[in-house]
Amino acid sequence: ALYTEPRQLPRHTYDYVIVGAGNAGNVIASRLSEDPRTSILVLEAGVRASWRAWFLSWYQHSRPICDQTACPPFGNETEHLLDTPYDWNYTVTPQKGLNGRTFPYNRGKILGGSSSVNYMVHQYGSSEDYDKIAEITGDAGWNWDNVKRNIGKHEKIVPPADGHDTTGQYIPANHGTNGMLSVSLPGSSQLIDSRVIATTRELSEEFPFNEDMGAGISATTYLAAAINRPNVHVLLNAHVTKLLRTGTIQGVPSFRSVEFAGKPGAPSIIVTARREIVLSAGSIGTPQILLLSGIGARDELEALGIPVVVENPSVGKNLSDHVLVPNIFRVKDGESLDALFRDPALFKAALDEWMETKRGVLASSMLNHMGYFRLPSTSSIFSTISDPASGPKASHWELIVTNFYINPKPGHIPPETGSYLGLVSALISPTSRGSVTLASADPFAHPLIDPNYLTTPFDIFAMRETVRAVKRFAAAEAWKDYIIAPFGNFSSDVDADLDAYIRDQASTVYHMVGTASMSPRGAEWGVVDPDLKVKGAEGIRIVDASVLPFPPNAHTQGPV
Ligand SMILES: Cc1cc2nc3c(=O)[nH]c(=O)nc-3n(C[C@H](O)[C@H](O)[C@H](O)COP(=O)(O)OP(=O)(O)OC[C@H]3O[C@@H](n4cnc5c(N)ncnc54)[C@H](O)[C@@H]3O)c2cc1C
Repeated sequence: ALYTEPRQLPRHTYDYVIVGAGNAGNVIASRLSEDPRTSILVLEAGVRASWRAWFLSWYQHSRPICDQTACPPFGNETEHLLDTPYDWNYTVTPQKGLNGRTFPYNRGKILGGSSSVNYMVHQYGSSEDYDKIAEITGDAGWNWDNVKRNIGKHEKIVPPADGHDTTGQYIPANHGTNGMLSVSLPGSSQLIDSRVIATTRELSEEFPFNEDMGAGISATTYLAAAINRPNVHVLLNAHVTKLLRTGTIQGVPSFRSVEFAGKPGAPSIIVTARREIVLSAGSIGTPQILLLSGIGARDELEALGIPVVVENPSVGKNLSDHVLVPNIFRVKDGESLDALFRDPALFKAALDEWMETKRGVLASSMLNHMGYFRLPSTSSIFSTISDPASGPKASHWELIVTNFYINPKPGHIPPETGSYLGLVSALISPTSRGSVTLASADPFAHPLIDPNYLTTPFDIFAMRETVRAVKRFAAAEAWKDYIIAPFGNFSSDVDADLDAYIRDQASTVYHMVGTASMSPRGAEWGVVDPDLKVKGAEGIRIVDASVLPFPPNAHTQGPV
């Protein structure tokens, strides 16, 4: 059952209380509720919104000039995601690696969490990511051989929306056919697809074709499957303010109660978990709730007058993220999707087509091609720094091909004319680490989010090399009659010029992880043990992106 007000809750005690109906929380609710004797309450600060919210979010995101008048004239204006109640509207602190810039950091405040507002890229990463987690935590349960068994349980490959022949586009044996989440290939082709494929043949050494990639929204899959079970209650508009210590079990503080409120100043309500509290509030929400509950660094908590219940300086630290630069090229007219995104009437027509037939250009997430690549092993940086990739086959960077102008830099005004190609490059194995810390003891105040982007020699070196690699990709014969010129300050090959371009242009792929990292049982660092139970406490488990010790070789919803 889905409730929107606390007074509707039939009771206040459940076996499990899950905080956050997002990417992870919905999976946990679904799996736990398979046993009809187990009762589950999911508390979600956000509300419910339709698929339109996603499209509008995306549209606004790629067209920052789109305001209430310039945006497509469809839908309910309240469904715009950015700067609305559907997004947490976070902002990162001024980034010293990015010339002191700051920018919004999106997170879905909505049923489905960030999985309801994302670009629907669905991947799992390198087998070496999981083997490395197993190695870091000392728990073989995390190795790839074990993790991949769950993919079969998780996903269901379905034909693409346009019904095209998918032979040679993915490897069926790598995928599940009976799982909960429908995944597919892009459901509409784009005119530049053949150029991308031709480049992988022409430059096969540096950019080899990889046959396999894999979209999903947790609210319409896992939660939809669970919400009609009588043992699952989901309460929206429930902002969790802290977890309460309820006693001591085996010498450590135990937590069984969760406090929440509908809005600032509203009365607090307490619910109880007989068995466990599962924190699935994401890489920002989870450390914030831990800190508000007195689980964190002593000095930070005492400075805000929060009583220390479990001293753990790792809470909120180790934040890492995939940082990107857009690398845009001006191209000949006729193949790009710029006209579609520039013209609200065309976009509305495409949306109407998708609404009526589930086909057309919007039947794909628009990102038809991406690839993961390594820096050459001879790169000079490896003489001073050991390779941070998860393993010898894992990647350092990702190339995302956009058949339209994209520049997520806030305040950036896209050109009003012309056609563009984006060869976006993202750093997959960053070594910079940042933090989420409390700005105030007020649970409704945003925490300080500092990803600390591009602050290590490796990260700026690798980013610079990705821009050079992108230029080699764009120089392939396959683009000769299409690309006109780079559009942006990355033509120079001088290190300092490229660094200036990167520091001026970089922003995020929104893949923040690591703020409640796993570590070996008994380790002096880390927030959860390999079984995801909070160290030094009893009764709390964390299941979301925050437990990943490092960003995987993938967009993060699949791994989560
Ligand atoms: C714009 C954008 C695009 C992205 N694109 C992709 C993509 O294409 N592919 C991909 O794989 N990944 C993508 N990601 C990343 C991916 O969506 C996230 O990594 C993933 O969904 C995180 O899952 P999670 O369960 O950790 O957190 P979330 O899914 O964010 O869930 C956390 C939930 O907890 C709730 N919550 C937080 N605090 C509280 C509180 N105090 N009380 C109650 N509830 C609370 C939130 O409202 C939310 O519903 C994108 C992310 C964004 C923002």
